[in-house]
Amino acid sequence: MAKAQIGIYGLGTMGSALALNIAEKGFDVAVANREVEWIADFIREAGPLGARLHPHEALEDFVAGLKTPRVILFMIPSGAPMDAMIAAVAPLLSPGDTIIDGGNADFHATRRRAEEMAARDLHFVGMGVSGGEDGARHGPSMMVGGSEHSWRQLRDILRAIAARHEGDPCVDRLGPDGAGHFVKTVHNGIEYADMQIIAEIYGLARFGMAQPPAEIGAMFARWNAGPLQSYLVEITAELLGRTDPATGHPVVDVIKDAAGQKGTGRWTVIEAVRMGQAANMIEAAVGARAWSAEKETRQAAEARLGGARGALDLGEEVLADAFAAARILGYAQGFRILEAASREYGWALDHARIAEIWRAGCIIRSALLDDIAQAFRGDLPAGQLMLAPSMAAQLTAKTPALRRVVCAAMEGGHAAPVLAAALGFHDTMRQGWGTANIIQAQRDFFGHHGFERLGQEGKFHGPWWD
Ligand SMILES: NC(=O)C1=CN([C@@H]2O[C@H](COP(=O)(O)OP(=O)(O)OC[C@H]3O[C@@H](n4cnc5c(N)ncnc54)[C@H](OP(=O)(O)O)[C@@H]3O)[C@@H](O)[C@H]2O)C=CC1
Ligand SMILES: O=C(CO)[C@H](O)[C@H](O)COP(=O)(O)O
Repeated sequence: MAKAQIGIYGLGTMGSALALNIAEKGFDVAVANREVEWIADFIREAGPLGARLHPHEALEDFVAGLKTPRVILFMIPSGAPMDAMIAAVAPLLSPGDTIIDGGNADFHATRRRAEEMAARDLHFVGMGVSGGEDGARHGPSMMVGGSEHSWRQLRDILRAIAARHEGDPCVDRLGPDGAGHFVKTVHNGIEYADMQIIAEIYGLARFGMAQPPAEIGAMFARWNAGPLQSYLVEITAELLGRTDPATGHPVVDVIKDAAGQKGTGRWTVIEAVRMGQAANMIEAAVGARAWSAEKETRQAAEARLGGARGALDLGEEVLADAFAAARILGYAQGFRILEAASREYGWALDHARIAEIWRAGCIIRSALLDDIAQAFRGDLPAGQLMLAPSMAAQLTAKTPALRRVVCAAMEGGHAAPVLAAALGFHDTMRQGWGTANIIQAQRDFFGHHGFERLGQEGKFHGPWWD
């Protein structure tokens, strides 16, 4: 039997879709799964593609079925399962072989695993994969972190299966060890903020402007036909128009308003804070999901504190402009975190390339990402996305709408934590003279911490210490 160019372990939602995608592009794929009964079903359901899929039940046979140097992609839950599988497979491998973790993993674990594998002359790649099941099957966006050696082994397969933006495959090696998983983590942080902004705009239209779900869906569909185009806007337009077959109600009205989260949004915030950054929009989006999960508490608070929401006089254009401004600010926060990590870990991340490989295939794909990629390739004052001429022009034009929407929402008692955070970030960062002089004076007053004086070198204390 021909040896396979790649092995995929983990035939769940993502692993099976990737295996089919790779087989369809003409590569031979060895496949294995923890529950071995599922493997035969998978091959049967693959139809003609089954000819390129080589099933194995024993890990030893799976490894032996691969061309050397070997490449094995694991699509399994991150954490302990990944460590257990590395421990099981590493003794079967030879120097130069590459293990890939294609799941959503904590990049610290990826860095540790890469170091442990390097000590055994093995290579470990942390690869962020975005696009959900459909993306994995027909063209995901992939963010690779690992050695040049692994990239040379992998790139032909990954370029063949990736989504394409005007012919450019949405995959690249972004740096060593944890770089790919970190970029995927921040991708998901931006995803959280983007999703919450859309949910907040839905809330304002629904509860402040009395619009039924289908009408709001139609608004998002109109937005998706113009510069606000994005996958998340597109799917929101579609899901708002759907009816629940069991009740005849709009399907969104039968879905409990309690959001799940698996950790990547939280990791983004934790890493941002650890590096002295503040991603307040992403933090607000993570927090909004956490608060949403406290349904009973919210119901008790509504009974005790009142849940009235006032009518809003906001037109579609104002909402659209507020969305445009907030979305730019969310991306700006994401790229600030990427820049901080790039400096801290010496990754030399190429922000333009990251924006480019997010233009198709991934969950946050949008027309805006093409503008962002161009902005990073052009003049970027102070290295800040929000100051790039094209972004600054949009913010100048559209932030008044964001301000109007946030003020109206606050006045009317509507919750819009991410839109409000976007405005707070914008207004803080555009003020050359802020209020931290008061913080410094307070710190010196109570703790003798000292402060800098304008135009003078050194550390000073206030007259309260004379
Ligand atoms: N679903 C999505 O949209 C996306 C998911 N991801 C990431 O991809 C990875 C896989 O996700 P997904 O395919 O959705 O998950 P699924 O739950 O569909 O599949 C999980 C797979 O992992 C295997 N598995 C579970 N536990 C273990 C274990 N302890 N040891 C070995 N194998 C195990 C399962 O085997 P078995 O059949 O035996 O249970 C199955 O093959 C995750 O890290 C996820 O975060 C990344 C991007 C998008
Ligand atoms: O990585 C993904 C999309 O990009 C996964 O769908 C992930 O599960 C999304 O995060 P969460 O489950 O926390 O919403």
